[in-house]
Amino acid sequence: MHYIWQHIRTIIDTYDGSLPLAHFLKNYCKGFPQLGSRDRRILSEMAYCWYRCEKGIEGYEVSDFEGKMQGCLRRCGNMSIVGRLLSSEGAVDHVVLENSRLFPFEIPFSEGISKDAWLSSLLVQPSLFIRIRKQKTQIVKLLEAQNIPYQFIAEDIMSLPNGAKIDALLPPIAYVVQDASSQQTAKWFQPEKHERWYDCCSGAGGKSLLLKDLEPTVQLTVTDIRQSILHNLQERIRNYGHTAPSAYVTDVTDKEKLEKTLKGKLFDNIICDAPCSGSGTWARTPEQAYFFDPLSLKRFTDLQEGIATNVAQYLKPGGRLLYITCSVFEAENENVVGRVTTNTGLQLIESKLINGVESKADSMFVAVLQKV
Ligand SMILES: C[S@@+](CC[C@H](N)C(=O)[O-])C[C@H]1O[C@@H](n2cnc3c(N)ncnc32)[C@H](O)[C@@H]1O
Repeated sequence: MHYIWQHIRTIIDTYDGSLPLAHFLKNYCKGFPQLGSRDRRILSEMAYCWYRCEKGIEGYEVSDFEGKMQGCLRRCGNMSIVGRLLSSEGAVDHVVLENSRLFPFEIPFSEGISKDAWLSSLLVQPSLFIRIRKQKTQIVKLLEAQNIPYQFIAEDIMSLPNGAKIDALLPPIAYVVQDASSQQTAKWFQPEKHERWYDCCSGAGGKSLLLKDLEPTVQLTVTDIRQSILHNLQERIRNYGHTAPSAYVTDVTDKEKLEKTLKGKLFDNIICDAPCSGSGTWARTPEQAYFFDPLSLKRFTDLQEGIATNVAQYLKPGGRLLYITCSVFEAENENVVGRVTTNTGLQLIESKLINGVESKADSMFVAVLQKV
């Protein structure tokens, strides 16, 4: 396995966090076609373990790369993937990991999640979650036939082992892959028939599809700054049997462009699932925690405040703005909500941090603001 150690060394030396780790690893492995699927799995496991644990591992010389990597693998590696590497390369029996060193910044957390619990969650790979749309009994049967363990964490939210091979197994129309906490934001949607809704940062449409599944008759408008993602959203929503929403590429921080797009149209509800640090999802993308620059927070909070303030003008009287982030930081959650209420006169009805730590899910924040 000497070549594996050479490759992982190069990967860690060259990766700088500017691309998602998954993309970087895919591109890297393309350059070495001799690496088989097992090699690629091992390299991926090693890289993810490194970015989860490395900063917290104690008692190694900076230059002892292999020792440190072994410590990371022992602390949070999947033994069925990396076990052989450990036994053949010498064992490290007692690995000391100081969680507080994983994220040494003094950034206040939102109410409803503790920094300690969040730090521990970074060491564990999250589960795969699906939202069951239909054919629940059939889905259960198919999983059981393949001995894939599952757990219901709510009536239609199922947790599966990460990497479970469900694509070719389950009928595509019957389920949606969506994180458990993201699914739980639906509690605050409560759509009425034929209402006008606006999803202002729609991305690939996770929330839009959730809304359409709750109430197919809502008239939905979506915007995003990225053209390609809106195209995916429309196709996705159609594939699930709904009418595609009106979709516009718009930078919603730009008031004039927003007005040109919406032309004074008013909405019953606006979903503002704002761009954010993603700190509530870093257990899936530990490289983001590893390379996090606290100065980047200001860029996000300015963006969040600008977006939520601008779109609030398009609410009907009595209409609600659902401000959502996948961040656990107070700066992006309660503090932005506070400034948006001041800027717009909207009233804060309630807010909640959906803590996903226990269920190995993401953590998200939801605030409901109303135009009185
Ligand atoms: C958190 S993601 C949305 C995820 C999506 N709601 C879902 O559930 O799948 C935030 C989205 O905001 C978009 N965005 C970022 N800046 C924007 C801007 N200035 N105007 C409009 N959209 C923006 C990003 O392209 C991204 O798709």
